[in-house]
Amino acid sequence: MSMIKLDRLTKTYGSKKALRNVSFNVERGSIVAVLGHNGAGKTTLINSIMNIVKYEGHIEYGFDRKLLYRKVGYQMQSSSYESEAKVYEVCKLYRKILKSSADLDQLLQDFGLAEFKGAYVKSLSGGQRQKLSILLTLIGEPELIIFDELSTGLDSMARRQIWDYVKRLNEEKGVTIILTSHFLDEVEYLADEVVILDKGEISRIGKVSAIIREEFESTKKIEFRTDDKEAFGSCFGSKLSNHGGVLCVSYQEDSEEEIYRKVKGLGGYDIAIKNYTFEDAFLKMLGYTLVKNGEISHG
Ligand SMILES: Nc1ncnc2c1ncn2[C@@H]1O[C@H](COP(=O)(O)OP(=O)(O)OP(=O)(O)O)[C@@H](O)[C@H]1O
Repeated sequence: MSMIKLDRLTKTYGSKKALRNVSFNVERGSIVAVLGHNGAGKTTLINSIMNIVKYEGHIEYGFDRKLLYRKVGYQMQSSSYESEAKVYEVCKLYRKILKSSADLDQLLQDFGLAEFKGAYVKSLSGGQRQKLSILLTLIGEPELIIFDELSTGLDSMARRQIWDYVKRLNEEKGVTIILTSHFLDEVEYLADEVVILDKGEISRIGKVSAIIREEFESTKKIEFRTDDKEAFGSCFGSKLSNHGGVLCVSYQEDSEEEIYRKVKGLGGYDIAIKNYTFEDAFLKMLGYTLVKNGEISHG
C-alpha cells in the first residue's frame, strides 16, 4: 500500500524545469532516499510533497490530504525558530500547534537533549540543533517523516545515534521515511529504495542491493598494499586501480582463489577481499569523486 504516489510531477520556475515527469511510489513502512547533486531537484520534490510549491502532475497521499501537516513530519531548518526561544518552549509550541500528546521529556532524553531543556536554541551547537530539528518532526507523531539532509553537521557518534533512532522509528513504529542525503553510507545503512535525480529527472530507481548487483553483477574487489607497483601493473593492466596507496583489482567471483594467489605471489600484503558497496555503485553510475568521510563532492 502506498503512502505517497507521485504521478508525472513537473515543476517549472520561469523557464527552468526543476522537475520533469517524476513518478514513483513510496510504500507504507519503507525508507526511501532521494539522491542527486546540487540542483537536481530534491528540495523541489520535497516541497511539492509538502504542498509548499505549486506543481503540475498529481500527488496522491495514503491519508486525507487535509491532514497533511499532521500526518507528515518535515525536518525544518533551525533558523526558522531559533531566535530567542528556549528548547522546551519550542517543543511545547510544536506540541500545541500539532495538538499532540507526545512525551517531551522522553523525547529530549532519547535525543540526549534533556540537560538543554532550559537553554536558548541559539546557544546549542550545530549538531544539537540538528538533533532538535529532528526531534521536532516527531512531536506530531507522524505516519511519514521527511528528513532533508538527515545527518549533515553531526559528528560520527551522533550520526550513528540518529541512524539507529530512525531505523527504530521505522521498524518499531512503522513510520514511513523519505530522506535526502549526500552521504552514501547513510543511504546504504538506512534506505530500502533509492531514487536518483539528475537535472529534475529520475535517472535511476531501485533497491540499494539491486542497484549494487546491477552495477557489478558477480564482481568483487581485492585491495592490498605493495612495495612493487610495477609488477602488479604489468600483471593486471587496466584492471588495477590505485586509491591513495591501496591497490585494487576487480574480478569475477569464480576466479577469487586464482586472484588471491596471484596478489600474494607478487608480494601484495594487507590483502582484503571486499564486496562492492552502494557508494561504489553510485560513483560508477555518476562519476562523482569522493572527499573525506564518504561525502559526495559535486562537480
Ligand atoms: N525558487 C526558485 N526559483 C527559481 N529557481 C529555483 C527555485 N528553487 C529552485 N530552483 C532551481 O531548481 C533547480 C532544483 O533546485 P532544488 O533546490 O530542488 O535542488 P536540490 O537537489 O535540492 O539541490 P541542493 O542539493 O543544492 O539542495 C535548481 O536549478 C534551482 O536553481
